[in-house]
Amino acid sequence: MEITLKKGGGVTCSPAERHGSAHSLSVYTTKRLNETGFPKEGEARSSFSSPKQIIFDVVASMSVVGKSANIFWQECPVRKLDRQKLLKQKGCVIWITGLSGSGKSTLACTLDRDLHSRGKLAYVLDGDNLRHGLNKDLGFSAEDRAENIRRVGEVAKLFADAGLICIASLISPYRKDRDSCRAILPDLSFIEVFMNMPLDLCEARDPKGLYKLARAGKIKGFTGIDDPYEPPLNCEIEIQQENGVCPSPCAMAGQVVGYLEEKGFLRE
Ligand SMILES: Nc1ncnc2c1ncn2[C@@H]1O[C@H](COP(=O)(O)OS(=O)(=O)O)[C@@H](OP(=O)(O)O)[C@H]1O
Ligand SMILES: Nc1ncnc2c1ncn2[C@@H]1O[C@H](COP(=O)(O)OP(=O)(O)O)[C@@H](O)[C@H]1O
Repeated sequence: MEITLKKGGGVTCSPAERHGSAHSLSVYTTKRLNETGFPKEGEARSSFSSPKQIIFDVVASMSVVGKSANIFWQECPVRKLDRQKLLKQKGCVIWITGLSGSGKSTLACTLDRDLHSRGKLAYVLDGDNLRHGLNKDLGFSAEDRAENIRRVGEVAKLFADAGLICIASLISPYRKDRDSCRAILPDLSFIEVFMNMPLDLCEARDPKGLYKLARAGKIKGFTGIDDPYEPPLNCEIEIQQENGVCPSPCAMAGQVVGYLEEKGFLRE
């Protein structure tokens, strides 16, 4: 383990160390550190021995994350496994991506109802809805969409950790942003569902009249018209037309439920 005390009191250590056993030491307080003395600025150690070890362990449990210095990871006694046992299911994120009008919300709601009727706890995070609150400070530039996806990914991660089947339904047009969400979730618990519907079908549906406005130049940067959509390269589930016909909402939800059953997410 190597830790370095930074100017201003922050401490650097690797993410593995931050999320490792050092966390359990966060019960030690800064007061205790003050009593015993901080290591000197710039001081780095590769191994520690008593009596200073405990001090360095405490310091190692402090992190600099983004703009926050001197923060700790607080472990709680009830774990994800305990919650999953209670709920008789496994927490995961079903990430539905696709063009506006491709059927994301329809699938999310149908799937939610289907799981509910099976006694499974799910919750829908809808892009449009989240932009009414959590993400109301964001627009549709590439940077704002990236921040939108990042925040929803973090919320979805919390829901999955709570043991829920979290259904996130967002255009999420950039592969890199979706992959970043995948990267923060435990292996296999990020299930990417691609609504692979042709643009002309989505545009013909146009339930909100947005494509019409985009074509008329009244909405700038509309996905699929004058803004990019990057389809997934390796998604877990792809929903597409068969012989030019879109599967029914129940059939789309059935495809996802089949996957969840097969992979064991619907049992503890
Ligand atoms: N410029 C532009 N491009 C795409 N979509 C737009 C735009 N402006 C507004 N809307 C409406 O916002 C909904 C998409 O929000 P998301 O949060 O899912 O978008 S993103 O993931 O950040 O790209 C989207 O909802 P859906 O139609 O359900 O996809 C639209 O209702
Ligand atoms: N499988 C389907 N079969 C027929 N119509 C559908 C299907 N899925 C969605 N639709 C219709 O297409 C339109 C767009 O669906 P929606 O779920 O709102 O898309 P998105 O959330 O991707 O914008 C809606 O009018 C919806 O009723």
